[in-house]
Amino acid sequence: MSETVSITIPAVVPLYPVREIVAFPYMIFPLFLKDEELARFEEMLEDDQLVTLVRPRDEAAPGGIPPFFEVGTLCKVNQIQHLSEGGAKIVLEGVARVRVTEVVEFNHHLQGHCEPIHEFVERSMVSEALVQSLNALLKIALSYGRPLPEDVMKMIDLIDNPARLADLVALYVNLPLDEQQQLLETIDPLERLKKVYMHLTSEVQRLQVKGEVQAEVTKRVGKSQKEYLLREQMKQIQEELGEEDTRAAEMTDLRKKIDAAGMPSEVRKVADKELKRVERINPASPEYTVARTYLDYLAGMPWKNATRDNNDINKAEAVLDEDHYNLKKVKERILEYLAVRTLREKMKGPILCFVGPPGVGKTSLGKSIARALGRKFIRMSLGGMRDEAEIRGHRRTYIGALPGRIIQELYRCGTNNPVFMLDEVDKIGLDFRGDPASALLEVLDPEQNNTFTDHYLDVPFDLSNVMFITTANQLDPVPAALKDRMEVIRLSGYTDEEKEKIAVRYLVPREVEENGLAKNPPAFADEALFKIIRDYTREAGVRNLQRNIASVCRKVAKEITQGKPLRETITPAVVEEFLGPRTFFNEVASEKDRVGVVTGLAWTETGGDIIFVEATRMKGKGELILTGSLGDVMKESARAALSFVRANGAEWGVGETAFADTDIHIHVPAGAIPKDGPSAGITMVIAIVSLLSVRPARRDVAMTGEISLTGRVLAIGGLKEKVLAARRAGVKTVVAPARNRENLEDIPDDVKGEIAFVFVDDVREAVQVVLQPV
Ligand SMILES: Nc1ncnc2c1ncn2[C@@H]1O[C@H](COP(=O)(O)OP(=O)(O)OP(=O)(O)O)[C@@H](O)[C@H]1O
Repeated sequence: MSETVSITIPAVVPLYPVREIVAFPYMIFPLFLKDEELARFEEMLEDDQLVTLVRPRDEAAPGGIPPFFEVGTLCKVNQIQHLSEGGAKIVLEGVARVRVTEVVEFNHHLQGHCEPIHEFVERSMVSEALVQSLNALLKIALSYGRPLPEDVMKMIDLIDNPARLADLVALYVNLPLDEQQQLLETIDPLERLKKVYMHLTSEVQRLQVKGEVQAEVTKRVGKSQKEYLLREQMKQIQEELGEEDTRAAEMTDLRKKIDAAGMPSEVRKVADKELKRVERINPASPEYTVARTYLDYLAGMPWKNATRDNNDINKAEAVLDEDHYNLKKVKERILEYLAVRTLREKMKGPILCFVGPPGVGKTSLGKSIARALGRKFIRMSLGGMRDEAEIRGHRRTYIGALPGRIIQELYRCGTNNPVFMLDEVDKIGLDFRGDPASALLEVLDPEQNNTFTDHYLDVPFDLSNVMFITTANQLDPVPAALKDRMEVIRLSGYTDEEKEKIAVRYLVPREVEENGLAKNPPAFADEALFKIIRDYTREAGVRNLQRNIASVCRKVAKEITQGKPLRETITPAVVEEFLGPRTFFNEVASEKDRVGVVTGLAWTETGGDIIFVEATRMKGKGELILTGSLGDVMKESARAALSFVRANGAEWGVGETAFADTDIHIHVPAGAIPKDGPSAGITMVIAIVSLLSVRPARRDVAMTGEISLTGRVLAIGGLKEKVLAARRAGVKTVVAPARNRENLEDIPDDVKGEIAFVFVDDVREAVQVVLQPV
């Protein structure tokens, strides 16, 4: 099927050149003419009111008729509307495409020989498809907001002639005049339809992008406008409250601090983000304080601040010697450790752990190490710590959250390589709030502490430059995993002589200075110091000694301010006057030998100590009663002792009948102090033998040793501590396991001079030494 669009037209039609528009058939459009143009136009028109509109080609020929495009549109003048301001609006309607074959001048007007162009449309699948697609595309274009007069829309819906449709849509698509002209000249309607379709497609694409951009812009403008308004409002409120200036100053300060902090880039990102947030929060809200405190911590952490190490080992040695008396072996090991540290720049070495009784100088050694290296010193006690958060901090979501102690201390210290002393690792606890020991492990482990992440800070902080030193009174309770990472250095107690020397060189000058006596320092007589050591203290270290010296100094200071005569020398009598009656007695020397009471030696966390094991018997059913806060191991040791005596009692005249109808009670005063360990085994055997054989035990003989069921005496720990305690108590002879003989070399010579040592393999030998003959 085919359709022909045709019209009968005169052979010669008035020709009107128009530059600004390309007229299409079916198009109704206005043409505005000035007065003189109108006059010419009207003159030219004939009765049939037809005129052919053509576009002149650009290159105008001088004089004569200008060249025109070949194809133009024959139009009918529908209306001439004179305008009040002059000129007129001519309403024209496109009627048909025409080919202008010749242009002539007639009566000063142009006339064209026009041939109608027949537009054949082959109805085919292609044309149908094109019409449908074009329609669909038009609808899309409309949905993007391209306005189209309603009547045009209706027309489009009605048109089923592709040639007409193509012309109508050509009007609708925004095309430059030249391209419009090309479309006009495309005679084949299908070809025209295709071209129009292409143009419309790119138009839709353009509209689509424009739409997206516009939507984005609107969104952004909307958001920023809203923010702007809110911020302005906030500013006004703040101004009224007089907060704006301080807040701005605070923010500038914070920014400066963050700039200067030298944070790693990922931390810097977090800080910047938080700073942005803080600027938007109302300063009166609690959230502001939380965010500010967080930023303060972030900016205040010593990300890059470090002290320069003094690597001179000789100086380190001099410092250690200056601060501490003796402790040769300990100093030697510290210096070795420092030397290795110096040689291997970034040592992932073990952590030093000082183990020893209180007051022997563990903490002050740490301070000296810091002084020797030129580092800052931090001390933190882990005693009783049960909450993991104390080490690792609370997450910021908790109200009142703060960083853990490690981060807090480093923040306060201001450098990232201090000597960090963790006191009392043996007293670290564990409960439902987590396991601080495992958190501590993370802090101390050189493999992972370079990215230690505190819950509060929430960004990693490098702890690998910190030199951690731990201290403990006893090693046993320290969790094995921690112990594994530490290099243990043991410090034992001091002898009276050593204490006296420490007092003279360090404690007295320090207390004299502290108590304002530097101008008139009293001289402490040696005997006075010994008196304090022996009669007023009973300790492995020198803490109480220092306290008593301080007390004497305070009394002297008081007398000076009261105007009393100056005490030039502190004699034993003055000590007694100031400190009152002696607090400790020589327990052993002052006691008589008794049946069933034996002196033992124990090792506690405060150093060595003497204990008395008492045994008594009464009528009963052969039971063993144990009192005195004994631990499980000690109770078992008592049972073993009793079994041994029952099995071997005959050797000392103790028959099996001795145990019949008898209860044996073993008590170890002081009853309130918990005691444990196997080393009192030998003492218990001797107490029972003494009781049952009725042979008094020598009070001035003290013993220590674990026993086996066959009576062998097994090695024990802490001999030095025990011997020092024995000496303090006035013991004359110490009975110890033969296997501990090698520990004798740790014991100072002056002590060896005062105490006799008996090393035994079998408990029977000990009985000989301790029990008096019948
Ligand atoms: N060998 C020594 N030379 C000089 N002063 C010493 C010596 N040993 C200890 N002191 C002094 O004794 C006091 C107590 O020592 P410090 O506080 O270091 O004990 P500690 O072993 O850390 O005890 P604790 O286990 O209770 O923490 C300090 O003033 C210290 O200077």
